[in-house]
Amino acid sequence: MKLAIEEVSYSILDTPIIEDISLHIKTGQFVGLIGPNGSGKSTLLKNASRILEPHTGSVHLDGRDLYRLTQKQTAREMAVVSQETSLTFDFSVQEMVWMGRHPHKRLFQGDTEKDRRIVNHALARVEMNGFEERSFMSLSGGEKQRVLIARALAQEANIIILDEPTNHLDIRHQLQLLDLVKKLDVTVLTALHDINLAAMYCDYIYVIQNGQVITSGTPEAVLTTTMIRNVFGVETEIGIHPVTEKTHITFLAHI
Ligand SMILES: Nc1ncnc2c1ncn2[C@@H]1O[C@H](COP(=O)(O)OP(=O)(O)OP(=O)(O)O)[C@@H](O)[C@H]1O
Repeated sequence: MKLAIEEVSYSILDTPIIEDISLHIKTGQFVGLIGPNGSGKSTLLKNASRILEPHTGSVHLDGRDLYRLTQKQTAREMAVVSQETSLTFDFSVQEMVWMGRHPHKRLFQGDTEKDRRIVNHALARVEMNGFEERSFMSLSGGEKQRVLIARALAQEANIIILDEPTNHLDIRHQLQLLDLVKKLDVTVLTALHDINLAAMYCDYIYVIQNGQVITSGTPEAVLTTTMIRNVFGVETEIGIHPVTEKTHITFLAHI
């Protein structure tokens, strides 16, 4: 599934938050957004996933205008894992993941054996089976994050949009989650703070600063000492890791 974001801008109270951003994401690509705090990554992801409607510009899914699809059509195609899951009522872990099946159901259609299998499999893939009856709100931040990923898996969407999916996760679960998402063979757009993880997993990276894309390309092309100094104000040493053969960044603390 292809995602085309064309010249999208979004303002809050006349203050531009993102300006003229264009992203072109090919089917099956794993694309990362990196940039400092407040640069506009979450706002862009919300514009790309129908949480906030862009003030100008357009978002197309395989050539179809996102805003002309029904909510249900969108949910069959696109899953969103965001940090802000505000719930009015508490739900059990199982209920949270079942929600991922709703876009696939007709009105009043009951749950099927297939739904049950998909939900159980999704929970197992994020190692949250055994937590089915627990209240979602009682989970730790990392456990919540894994349940939200399970819900996205149960949704069986062709594109997944993630906002800082590794937040709250310990290192094993960070790697497990990104491995899992990478292996799904779907199109992925994700904001990531950890630039080394972005280098390991992304096919393509967009760097956002002050609400604009300032550069984009493969991790090897984009992740340079000059870019990181200019955008993040941090000195680095960058090389190719001998084992992973991926770009590896060593951050040089001011000590
Ligand atoms: N509702 C709002 N009212 C006012 N300003 C807002 C609002 N929502 C976001 N902003 C501002 O928009 C800018 C971009 O925020 P956004 O959350 O998109 O950045 P981000 O790159 O995702 O940041 P972070 O890395 O810290 O998560 C920030 O300066 C933020 O304070």
